[in-house]
Amino acid sequence: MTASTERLYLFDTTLRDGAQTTGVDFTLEDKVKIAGILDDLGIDYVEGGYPGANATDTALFGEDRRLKATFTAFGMTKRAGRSAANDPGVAALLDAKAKAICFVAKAWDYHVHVALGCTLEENLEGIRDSVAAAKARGFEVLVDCEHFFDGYKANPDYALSCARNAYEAGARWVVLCDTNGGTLPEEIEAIVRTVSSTVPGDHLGIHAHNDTEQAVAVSLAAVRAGARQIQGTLNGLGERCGNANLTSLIPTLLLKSAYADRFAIGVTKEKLGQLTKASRKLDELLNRSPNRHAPYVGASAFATKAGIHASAVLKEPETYEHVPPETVGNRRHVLVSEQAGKSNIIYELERVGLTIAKDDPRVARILDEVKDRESLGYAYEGADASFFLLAKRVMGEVPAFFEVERFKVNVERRYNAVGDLVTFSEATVKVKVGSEVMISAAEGNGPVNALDAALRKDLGQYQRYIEDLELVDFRVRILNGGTGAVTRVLIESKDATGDTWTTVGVSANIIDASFQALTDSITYKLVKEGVGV
Ligand SMILES: CC(=O)SCCNC(=O)CCNC(=O)[C@H](O)C(C)(C)COP(=O)(O)OP(=O)(O)OC[C@H]1O[C@@H](n2cnc3c(N)ncnc32)[C@H](O)[C@@H]1OP(=O)(O)O
Ligand SMILES: CC(=O)C(=O)O
Repeated sequence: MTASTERLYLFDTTLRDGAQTTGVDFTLEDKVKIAGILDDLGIDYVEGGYPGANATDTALFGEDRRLKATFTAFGMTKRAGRSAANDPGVAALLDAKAKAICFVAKAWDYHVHVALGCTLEENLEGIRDSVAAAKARGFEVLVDCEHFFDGYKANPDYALSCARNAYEAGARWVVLCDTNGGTLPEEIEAIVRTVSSTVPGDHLGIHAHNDTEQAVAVSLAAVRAGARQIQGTLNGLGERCGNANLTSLIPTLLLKSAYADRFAIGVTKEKLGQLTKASRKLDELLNRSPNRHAPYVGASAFATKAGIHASAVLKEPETYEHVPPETVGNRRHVLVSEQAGKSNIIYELERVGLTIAKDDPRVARILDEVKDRESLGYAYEGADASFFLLAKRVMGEVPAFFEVERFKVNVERRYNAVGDLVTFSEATVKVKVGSEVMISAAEGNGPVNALDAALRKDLGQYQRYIEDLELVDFRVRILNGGTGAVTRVLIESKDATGDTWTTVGVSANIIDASFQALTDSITYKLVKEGVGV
């Protein structure tokens, strides 16, 4: 932090509001791992969950998690008609092994009447007493003023008195929440500016939901108006459409001079280089596919498909990149497709280790071959290994390792020995390797699995090179509707080195399309092993 920069604090609620995302269910182990990832990145506050609400969160706060970040427990303010000391919800919070407590408090008079069913003064008393009780036990206290902006628009005096009561009772942070996510950045900026004359900006936070897809913009608007804490989540998880996405906010705050020159955050530029990894790790733990189009960290965030763009990127990457991909731990992709020009081909060939001059006639032949095959339904932008083989074949550099002279796949539904009706799949393959001819048969849990097993059962002299080959993903896309449709199959393979590669096959027949992708996968593996080169 330099003399001219102000500290801006990041508060992560992936483990609390993120747990309110449809389809997200963290285990205790997930929560501990994710807290570690956030801590390592340099996030200031990690909100772990709601002790007392469920067994996972109670267990999470049952032990000291030893984070550098301020580990924070979340829960509601005391109920009306009882003291904080006699409120079981507040008691669970006070017992949490955490450094801070974040209370959620109603700030919209309508909610106080409808959801709480108590008086406006009782709600204020709830805020004051809950904050005081947590302060007295030595916690840093935050108050999330739920529905603050809607509340402010309906009854500014009451919304402000909630914020003031929280602050005057000793809350370190009064967090203004756009709970329903419908407030626009310009409204947020104006309201936060007004509130900052009641609660100083360096005690104000923003918690924005993404219902108009502006949670990041809303958070930045609040910062411009004086707020100095941003709440958000990794990958924008959160109730309904999610929360402000810290995976987008962090690089913006560190790389865009309007913020980077004015503010310092806990995440360093060095740690920023791990952001893509952190984002992918979260998806992996949740078993979700990463959003390819996520700003900064998505696989397509620095992908160039159009030929005209690729040509410029090859000259100077900055022509089509707003920041260097490596700064966030991502990488540049130049895609090969029917939108490509020769520059895309050159770039991709160089990436896979093939150097070729732009005026080499083979480049144009490779491009023509790509475009011809894409018009038949092949797609090379996601099938790097098939593209590599296509290029190598045009260059005359792929040996004819083996030839499948014939294959047969049988699917049969019949009664088994114990009288159950079951579907069997079996395949037979006749392969020629040099002068040797092998016939292999195998059963599988489906026709493609049986074909794969038969194909890889005996490849003669090449068998030892493919022993560690494993198919890890199989995707089918029907290109035109109806039973006469063309089918595209993408197969992802991996080997013992951890390398993965994707191959593609296209045919009106799904087994044939799979066969093409399977044979490309085996051929790629043999080329990768340097066999016959
Ligand atoms: C905007 C947000 O995202 S807030 C975060 C919300 N997160 C969650 O709700 C996730 C975890 N929640 C839970 O597991 C449960 O809701 C619990 C354990 C907290 C409470 O469960 P229950 O006691 O069965 O209550 P239930 O969930 O049905 O209703 C919430 C109660 O809290 C009261 N309440 C809500 N907000 C507050 C508040 N800020 N202060 C005091 N009381 C509140 C409601 O009036 C309601 O009371 P009622 O039961 O007397 O009508
Ligand atoms: C506290 C919270 O999650 C909200 O108001 O959206």
